[in-house]
Amino acid sequence: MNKDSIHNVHIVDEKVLITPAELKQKLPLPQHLRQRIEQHRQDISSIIHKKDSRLLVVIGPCSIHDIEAALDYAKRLKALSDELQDQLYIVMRVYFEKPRTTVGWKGLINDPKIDGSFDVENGLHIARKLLLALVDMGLPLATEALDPITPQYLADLFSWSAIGARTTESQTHRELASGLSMAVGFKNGTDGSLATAINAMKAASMQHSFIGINQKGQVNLLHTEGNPDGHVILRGGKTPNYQTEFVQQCEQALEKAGLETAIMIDCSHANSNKDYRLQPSVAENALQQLVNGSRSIIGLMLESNINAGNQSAEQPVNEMKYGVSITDACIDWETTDELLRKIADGLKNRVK
Ligand SMILES: O=C[C@H](O)[C@H](O)COP(=O)(O)O
Ligand SMILES: C=C(OP(=O)(O)O)C(=O)O
Repeated sequence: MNKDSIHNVHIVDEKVLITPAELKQKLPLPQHLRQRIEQHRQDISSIIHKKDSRLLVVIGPCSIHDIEAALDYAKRLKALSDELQDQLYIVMRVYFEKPRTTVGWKGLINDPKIDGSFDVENGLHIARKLLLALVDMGLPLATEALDPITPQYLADLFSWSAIGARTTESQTHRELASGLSMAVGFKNGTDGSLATAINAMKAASMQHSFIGINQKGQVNLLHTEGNPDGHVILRGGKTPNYQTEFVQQCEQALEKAGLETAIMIDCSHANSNKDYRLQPSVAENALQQLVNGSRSIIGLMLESNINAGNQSAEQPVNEMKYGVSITDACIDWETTDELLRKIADGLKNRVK
């Protein structure tokens, strides 16, 4: 690395990583799974555009840190999803990248060993291997698109993405969303700003030209055509915004902007005041809105894990409790199972 008084002043080290093409050669997507992902993406697009009346449910751990627990969770979710498929279209949260308010563990790709060793190359391998196993189980997968480069390594395996509350206003993320090959939900800003999400959805639906990388890892100029499958995710701000008045406000703002009136309610984050025990009551409120005839709510997001709550990421991995989040607190599997059954059941009474 060239380091002198004007170059790389604050860079300590650099390392060349495997290219996206090389990683995909090692861990390829088999043809039959490719068709499955195409189908999942189409199904989600149909829900967003109201051609499929099922409720999209993006659910799973706040972040993935333990592969065995992720597979265990996925097995349970897949069985439940098969049972409830007439009412719910369940997509598993497989979040590998965490945006932090200040600092903290940034996710499995950045630091797979959770010990500050930052073995990103290994993180990319572990992530891709897990995604392949999960797609093979038959689950559609969701993530937050945070780093603008990692989608080249992994995006072929996802069927839905979010742009998070901390990045919805960022041009880089709007450009990225305009080129992603799947539906993208835009969270409102952390301050509750709805305009941030609506502007993002509008911007991402349009063409962009920006710098990125290609499969060979070369720096490229990318031209995108815009993403037609955007939607807003209400996640609360200073106060929650899942209630009818906010949903209707959002619906009107989307209509005014000439955008699809597609809204997902995030039952976690500021909508639950970051108290995981409140997630079910937010989901039940959204269910009531649906039963009363809301057509703009197309989905729910829930943070769920095998066991409830969360634990510190700053402890030895072998002392961590199994199936407990090391980022945001989650509802446990029993609560998840009961809640999803209740929602599916409640949707049978929906005014058609
Ligand atoms: O969903 C996860 C968190 O809310 C987000 O990554 C911010 O986390 P932090 O406030 O603990 O940094
Ligand atoms: C970070 C997340 O949410 P938000 O961007 O709403 O804080 C998340 O869903 O993991």
